[in-house]
Amino acid sequence: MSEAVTRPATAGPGLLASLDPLLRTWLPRQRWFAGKGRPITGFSLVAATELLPAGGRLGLHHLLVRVHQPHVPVQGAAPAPADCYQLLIGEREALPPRLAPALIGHVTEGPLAGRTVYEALYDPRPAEVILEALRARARIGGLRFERDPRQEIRPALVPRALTVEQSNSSVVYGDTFILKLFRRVHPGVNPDLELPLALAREGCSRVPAPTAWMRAELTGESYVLGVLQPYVQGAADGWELALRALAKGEDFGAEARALGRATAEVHTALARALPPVTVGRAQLDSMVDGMVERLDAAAQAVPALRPHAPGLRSAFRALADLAAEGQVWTAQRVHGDLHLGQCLRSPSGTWSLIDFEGEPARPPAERRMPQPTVRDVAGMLRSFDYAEHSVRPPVPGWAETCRAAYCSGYAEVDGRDPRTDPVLMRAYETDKAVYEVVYEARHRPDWLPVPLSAVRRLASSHLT
Ligand SMILES: Nc1ncnc2c1ncn2[C@@H]1O[C@H](COP(=O)(O)OP(=O)(O)O)[C@@H](O)[C@H]1O
Ligand SMILES: O=P(O)(O)O[C@H]1O[C@H](CO)[C@@H](O[C@H]2O[C@H](CO)[C@@H](O)[C@H](O)[C@H]2O)[C@H](O)[C@H]1O
Repeated sequence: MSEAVTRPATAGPGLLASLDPLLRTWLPRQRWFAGKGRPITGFSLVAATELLPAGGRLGLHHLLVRVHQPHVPVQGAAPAPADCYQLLIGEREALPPRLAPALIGHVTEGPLAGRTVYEALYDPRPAEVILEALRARARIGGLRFERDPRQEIRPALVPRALTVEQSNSSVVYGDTFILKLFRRVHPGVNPDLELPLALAREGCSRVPAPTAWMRAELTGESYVLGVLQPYVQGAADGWELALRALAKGEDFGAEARALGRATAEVHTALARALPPVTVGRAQLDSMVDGMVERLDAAAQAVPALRPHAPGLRSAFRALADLAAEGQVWTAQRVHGDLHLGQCLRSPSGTWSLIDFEGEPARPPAERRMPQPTVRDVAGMLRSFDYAEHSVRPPVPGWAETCRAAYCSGYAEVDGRDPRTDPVLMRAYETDKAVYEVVYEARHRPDWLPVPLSAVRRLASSHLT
């Protein structure tokens, strides 16, 4: 076992000031930047750590930066603190052509004047520096690189940055490991490390077990910055596979059933690791209030949602009515943002679930609250619907077959079919579709018609 490496941090005074004008243009263009559409009014430094010396052939700076923007007012809520982002900034005299897409800009003032700065994760050397630090369990300034001592990390694994659409940024090392660096970071427990660790302790093999992780230990606050986990080689995600099946006019029922089984296995293991709670009227009422508030905020933000709001509200009211009649439910820790893209199928046909961070737009504390497992089920049902509606011509009935097969698979493991609670299911599907409307309006406006078609259906579906 290697000795921990300790090196002091550089405070980086002036560093952020010199990057300021460049970050104002570059940040809003990044997919992971959550503050799109709002002007940036300033930056403040949370921490700066020099990972490779400044001014050398290649300098490397790890930064945690608060980005100040006007608040989106949320009724009744105190203004949230400015978002904190993790940046890995490389600096060179000039960028080689292969790194051109990673360019942030040319610095004209301050300690890095004359240098070219860029997104360092796309450069193999900085990516190696991070992996080496995890292997060595290094402590550099406030950064802590930690790992499961039972898992080995071989040296000299060749890094390549992932170029898929994602909310964070990932690097694959030698097709053996994948490191996800979180972009918008919050102090406290990160469920994307917490839950996979808990599942690994339960012996649940449906979720890759974290091999190593990176944290920042700052005055009184700890941030999870990244997680390294085994890479599922040759895997395809459920979204790709569903679209492929749709393109060929193929049924996806057998895969949907297997996914239902995998989801139930993960839920069962989570319930063993972190005890479920009973949800009575008071808690249910507050959950329903949350759904109604999210709907109201969404209708404010996306005018196309407004005509459907009364019908959608009725889905939430129906759930509150059941609670008022004395019905209780069970809640537990769940995935929180389950969809086809979070399911990986290995070449041998085994499904794994990834990305337990929860919905990126929700406050961190809310993401860790126990929820009825139907929450994840509803996410997957929405995903089958998304797939059907994203191909031309649509294949009527394709999603319905998948939805039924998924619930049957779930029931085979759990013993309870999620369809036996239609009021709960409709409320959670509605909540998810509302989230998706906001997500698409912000990130992919061309996709807005997909959740809006579900909204129309859910708003007018009357239970018998
Ligand atoms: N363990 C893994 N093995 C193989 N590929 C993975 C693994 N974990 C993630 N990926 C790939 O990385 C992508 C992004 O991962 P994800 O955890 O969803 O990141 P984000 O939170 O940024 O959306 C996934 O869609 C998948 O293609
Ligand atoms: O980035 P994440 O994977 O954490 O999740 C966010 O982005 C997803 C899109 O990439 C978004 O999912 C929505 O679109 C999917 C198709 O691209 C579809 O399968 C999902 O059902 C639908 O919700 C997800 O909501 C968002 O949180």
